[in-house]
Amino acid sequence: MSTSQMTDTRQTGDVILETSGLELAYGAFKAVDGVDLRIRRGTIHTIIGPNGAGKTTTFHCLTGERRPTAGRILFDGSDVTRKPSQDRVGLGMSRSFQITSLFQTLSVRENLRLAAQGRDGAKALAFWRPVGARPDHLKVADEIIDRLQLGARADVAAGELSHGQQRVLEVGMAMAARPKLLLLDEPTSGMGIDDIPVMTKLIGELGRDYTVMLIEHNMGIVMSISDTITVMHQGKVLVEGDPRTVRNDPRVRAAYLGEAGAC
Ligand SMILES: Nc1ncnc2c1ncn2[C@@H]1O[C@H](COP(=O)(O)OP(=O)(O)OP(=O)(O)O)[C@@H](O)[C@H]1O
Repeated sequence: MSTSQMTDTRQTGDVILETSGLELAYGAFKAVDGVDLRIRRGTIHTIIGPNGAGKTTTFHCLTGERRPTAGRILFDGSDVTRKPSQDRVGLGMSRSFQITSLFQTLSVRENLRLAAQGRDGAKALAFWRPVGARPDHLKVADEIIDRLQLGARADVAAGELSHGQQRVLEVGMAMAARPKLLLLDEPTSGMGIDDIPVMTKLIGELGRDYTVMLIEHNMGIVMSISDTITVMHQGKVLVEGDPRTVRNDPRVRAAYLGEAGAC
């Protein structure tokens, strides 16, 4: 994609995140090899692909955990290619926390309140402010508890939740930052079959208020909630389109069959 096209996107404002020629090479091997992505505002955009396709590496380039070896990332009009993760968070990008980053001994409500407070950064810690919970942070926490359907468990320590509920809480922690773009890395991985519908419904509903980009392996979920699906294969974009287009594309089937054949 040319630079002038990227500039046009910035002017229309329809696209919140755009990559051009994104590459991450480990020596001669390109885990991500010239990826052009365009995430439109107000959509759920899912990246799928067989094992080793480069999904996680792409995700880490977007969040700032990995530095691309070539290409550019524009987020909401800013070039963030070389910006550290915390700067991207400050601009409105939020990724789901991992269970390991939940405060296990604090209640669900306290976890969410701290995540809401964290968004205000140093301001929330200003020394002239009285110590204690700010009502606006508590309000955000309670709104999210409703969305997560964790009302009955609001005062329970995060560490006592089921695995599935902890994964739901991770998504809530990312929501508490009130981001412009929510990035979710395999939100249903490791979840029991009973918890998956709750997560599916949650992500589907998030699409009404947020722009969501996720990596997901569960095809039932991918096909039911995504507006756009990018299929990666061997570090490149293989196919992109709506669920029906992707489902019917023989190249996608061939890529997954190749994976099965290799097992
Ligand atoms: N630090 C690294 N050094 C060298 N190669 C790496 C490194 N990290 C990842 N790779 C390779 O890059 C390729 C892409 O990996 P990546 O984890 O992004 O794939 P993926 O699509 O997320 O796969 P999966 O679905 O299995 O998680 C793989 O071949 C992987 O072995």
